[in-house]
Amino acid sequence: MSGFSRLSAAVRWRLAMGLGLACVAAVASFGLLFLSGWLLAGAAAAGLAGVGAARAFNIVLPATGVRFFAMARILARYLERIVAHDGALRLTGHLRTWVYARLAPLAPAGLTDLQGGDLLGRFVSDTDKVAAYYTDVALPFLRALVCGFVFVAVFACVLQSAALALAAGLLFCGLLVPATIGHATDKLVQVGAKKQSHIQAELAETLQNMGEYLLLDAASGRAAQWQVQQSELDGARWKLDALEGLARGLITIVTFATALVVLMLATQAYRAGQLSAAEIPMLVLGALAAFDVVTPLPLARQAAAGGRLAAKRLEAACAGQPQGNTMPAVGLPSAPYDLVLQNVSFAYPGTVTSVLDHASLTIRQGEHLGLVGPSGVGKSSLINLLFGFYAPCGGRMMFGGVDVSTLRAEDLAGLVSVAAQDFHLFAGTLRDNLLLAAPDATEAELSDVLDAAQLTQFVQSLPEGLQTWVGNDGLRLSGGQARRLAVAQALLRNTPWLVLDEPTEGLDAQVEQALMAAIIQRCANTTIVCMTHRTAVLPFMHRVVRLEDGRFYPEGG
Ligand SMILES: Nc1ncnc2c1ncn2[C@@H]1O[C@H](COP(=O)(O)OP(=O)(O)OP(=O)(O)O)[C@@H](O)[C@H]1O
Repeated sequence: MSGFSRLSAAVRWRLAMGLGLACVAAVASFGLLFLSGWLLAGAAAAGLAGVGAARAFNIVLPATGVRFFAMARILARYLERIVAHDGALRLTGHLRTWVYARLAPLAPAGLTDLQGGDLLGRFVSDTDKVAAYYTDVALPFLRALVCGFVFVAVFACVLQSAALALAAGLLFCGLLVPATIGHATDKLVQVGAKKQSHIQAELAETLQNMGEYLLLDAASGRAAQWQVQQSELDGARWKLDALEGLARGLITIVTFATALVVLMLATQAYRAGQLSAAEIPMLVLGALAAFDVVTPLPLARQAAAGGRLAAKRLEAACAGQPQGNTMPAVGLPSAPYDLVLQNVSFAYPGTVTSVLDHASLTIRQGEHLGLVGPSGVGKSSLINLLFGFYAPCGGRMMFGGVDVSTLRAEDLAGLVSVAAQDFHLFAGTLRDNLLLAAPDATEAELSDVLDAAQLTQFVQSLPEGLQTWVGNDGLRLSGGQARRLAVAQALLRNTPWLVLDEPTEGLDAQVEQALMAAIIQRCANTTIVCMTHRTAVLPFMHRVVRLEDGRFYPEGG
């Protein structure tokens, strides 16, 4: 994902410093054991051989070295955790912003293939995995490469044959072992990720619709399905763990085998007078310590497979093309804000039934138009087309003299307010939800629109009034109350156009009349398009149009 590497430039120095510190910590760890072997063996030999030998062995140098490496290891590890993880967290932040910026223009049409839970999973855990590629994959492999060279070079300064043995052992564990488990790891990670995203998507849907499952007495069946899916996921994870354990076990065997070979070579060199006795444990302990940098590599290989897969999934999610508004902007709409449809045809992607079939309609600014038609005929789809969420298959759609396909949703949002059927209450207070539409609205304006939406009495009946918490965790509004809140929100925006999708559904006749009268009084000069099945609403409109078989017909004509 090319954009990711550009993004990481902002945190690149942190990542580089993290790598530097990780290498320092690993070298210090190696140095600590390397010198400890020398110090312990030298001190022991000096103790056995008496005072003369004790004087001959310079204990100060290795002792100082041991202290230095011990301190350096602690400090470097501490700083590495801070710097590298800070860098990785910043990377996650950049990545999430990057992904969000690419996903947002695709909504809603470009994201219909993804279930909500799956999309959330991609946005949260896939971005995590991709950003963790640095700490979990790049850092361990690069540290092993850099430190492997350093360790072999240090060994070569003491005993070349031991350096060769160490190099062979490190290459086997650092290259051959991860490469050998690579293919199987990729496959198992793929299987696990597929199951995981399936479970995530289903879990989100189940939790959202828990009530329905209980009403249908399907909750226990659902739980049984979960158990099956979870055990399949556990099976895939177990296999991955077993593979990683096998690779680690192999590395441990090679580590001890290398240490044994180094011991034999060092003993030979001692006998040949090329090494002192104290240097034998130094090399053996050094060899054992050197393998610390390759031991995490099987796990890093697993993280690499997960990270690459996550990057692919993110790429796929972001790769969709926005369905509408793809042409370059040629100007903003200007008054009069008339909407003109000329021979517009439209079918939702992947469907064969035309919602609009060479349909033509003109709605003049200031007009109050009732749009009627059988359920599912395509009335609400007009909003999707107007806002460019979907592009017509043919024909032309102009708003305020500008082709709608050249407008962005945010350009239109300043001119058209929509009280939609599938209105969503965000978790927050009633006031928060209203202010979402007009953040600068005054108290007087809020109470004005609540009045028009026939909600004043309801809000006054709440102990906390507009401060009442609503949304998922708060007070649930009835269908009619929620719809009126949507109307209040739309009214608050004071735009030249107001689109009302079934505004009076679920209301009794008296409230319906009062609501429509208040809207008309307040929006006498506003263009109103009211999609409705309720005939009682139609007398409030200047004109009524019926949508049928993909075309618009004057009602009664
Ligand atoms: N996102 C979508 N993807 C595919 N098909 C869709 C989508 N949204 C709506 N449809 C289909 O398009 C047709 C028109 O739907 P629309 O919601 O516009 O009808 P409507 O006239 O507003 O219905 P109602 O009066 O019941 O609200 C329906 O057959 C519906 O199933």
